[in-house]
Amino acid sequence: MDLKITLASNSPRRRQLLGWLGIDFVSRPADIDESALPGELPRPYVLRLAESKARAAAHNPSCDRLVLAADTIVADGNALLGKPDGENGARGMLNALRGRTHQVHTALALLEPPDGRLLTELCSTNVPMRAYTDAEMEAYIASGDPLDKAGAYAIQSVEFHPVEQFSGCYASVMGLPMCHLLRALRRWGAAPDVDVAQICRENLHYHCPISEAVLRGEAIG
Ligand SMILES: Cc1cn([C@H]2C[C@H](O)[C@@H](COP(=O)(O)OP(=O)(O)OP(=O)(O)O)O2)c(=O)[nH]c1=O
Repeated sequence: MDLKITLASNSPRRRQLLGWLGIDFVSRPADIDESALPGELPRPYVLRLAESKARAAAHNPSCDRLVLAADTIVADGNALLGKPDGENGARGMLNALRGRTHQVHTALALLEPPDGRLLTELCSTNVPMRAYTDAEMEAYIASGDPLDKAGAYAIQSVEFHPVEQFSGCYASVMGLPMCHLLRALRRWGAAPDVDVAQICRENLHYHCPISEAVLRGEAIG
């Protein structure tokens, strides 16, 4: 199958990660209401949003490719931490997450337009945050980087480097779990033949235990 994807996303990180997989794609951001339903838990929330983004993009009459959408949320217990609503919001989130482990959930949805076959994937990752100082936190907030990131931080921020002793899926925290995407594409019969462990090492400078386990033929969660 000749794989061509419409990426229903405005996220530069998702475009970058999909590009590393060598997949032919066009970007068509989907504008949806991202409010949580009353009492909605993190995993159902991201799955619902990824599917909604995919459906919104697939209903565009010009969409004739397989649609990929994703959603990422930072979860502190059952509390959902999306993008902060300004500097004070970012300060509150970074204070709450400092020196503790929380979870990041990323859901993927693959949809045949406009309402065909749907596949979803969910990747949940523990993220241990280092005990950054107030001064480091304020400098990071002043950089503006937190504002378009769930939980007000970027694991990939070299200067702030908020995460330490991490052993989960780095790409998932950045917005697109590559092993999970490949698993879904394999079920679709359309996965490119790529070495995700090598992609993580070369581009993220991360020796990913998950992608290395996949290479050994072990299942992912
Ligand atoms: C936790 C974390 C999130 N993020 C980003 C990934 C996502 O872009 C963003 C979470 O917001 P999302 O709503 O998942 O995505 P988005 O609005 O950026 O893009 P779109 O809906 O158009 O696909 O936070 C990082 O880049 N690094 C991190 O460490």
